[in-house]
Amino acid sequence: MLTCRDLTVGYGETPILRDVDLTVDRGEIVGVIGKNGVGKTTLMKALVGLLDPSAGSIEYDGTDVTGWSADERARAGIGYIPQSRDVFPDLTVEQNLLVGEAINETSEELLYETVYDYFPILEERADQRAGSMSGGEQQMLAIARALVGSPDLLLLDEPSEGIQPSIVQQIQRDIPEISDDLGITVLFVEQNLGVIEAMSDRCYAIERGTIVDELGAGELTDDRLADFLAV
Ligand SMILES: Nc1ncnc2c1ncn2[C@@H]1O[C@H](COP(=O)(O)OP(=O)(O)OP(=O)(O)O)[C@@H](O)[C@H]1O
Repeated sequence: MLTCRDLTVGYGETPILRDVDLTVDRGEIVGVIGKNGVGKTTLMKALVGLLDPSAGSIEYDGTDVTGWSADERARAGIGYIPQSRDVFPDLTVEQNLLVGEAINETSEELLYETVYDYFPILEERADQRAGSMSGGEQQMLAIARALVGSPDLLLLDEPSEGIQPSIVQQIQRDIPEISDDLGITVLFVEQNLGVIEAMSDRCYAIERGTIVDELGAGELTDDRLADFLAV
């Protein structure tokens, strides 16, 4: 469903990611592990169209989307939940969801009832200003806002960062269930070993801007994963 070949991308003249090759098959949940500053967010931004690669290609659902804008990719079914979550703080929960739904041109399947089933707290707080919710609640809203856009591929940047453990547990349970129920493919970057073990079918490891390893389901253990976070 997603294939990156020889992707090189950075800021200005400085490449941050070099020659990244990565694939995600339809229906998979694939993790990317790497310590602070290795280029995880840079990878996400390149995939969603917020950064132009200086070399390499990105293929999505059989089409080369390397030159496509972020808006075109979103409309083609790539949903993105940035590390900063970026909910609109002055809008209510429901208004945030309406903004997410505006991207959904193709389907009526995923409306509020579906996301409220997964995240009942959002229904309870439908009229609350998003900016007054906790980090974890905002993360649930950011996920829900992406889901009402009816994505085929969901890109998640460090979903557990800065979130209370109970909500991390909920998110790591919900994402695989949502992926299964709604047929959504997921690529996420993380540093939290428990989240990677709980959510991933397999996992790539990045060091200094390059993919250095790929771990299959049976290899997703603390011992193996912790090597890639070692200082
Ligand atoms: N806008 C920018 N301009 C220049 N350099 C940047 C910019 N954003 C990030 N960088 C640099 O690119 C490198 C990779 O950053 P990136 O945010 O992709 O890492 P990361 O793996 O997501 O880190 P973290 O886990 O801390 O979020 C870092 O050295 C960072 O300083």
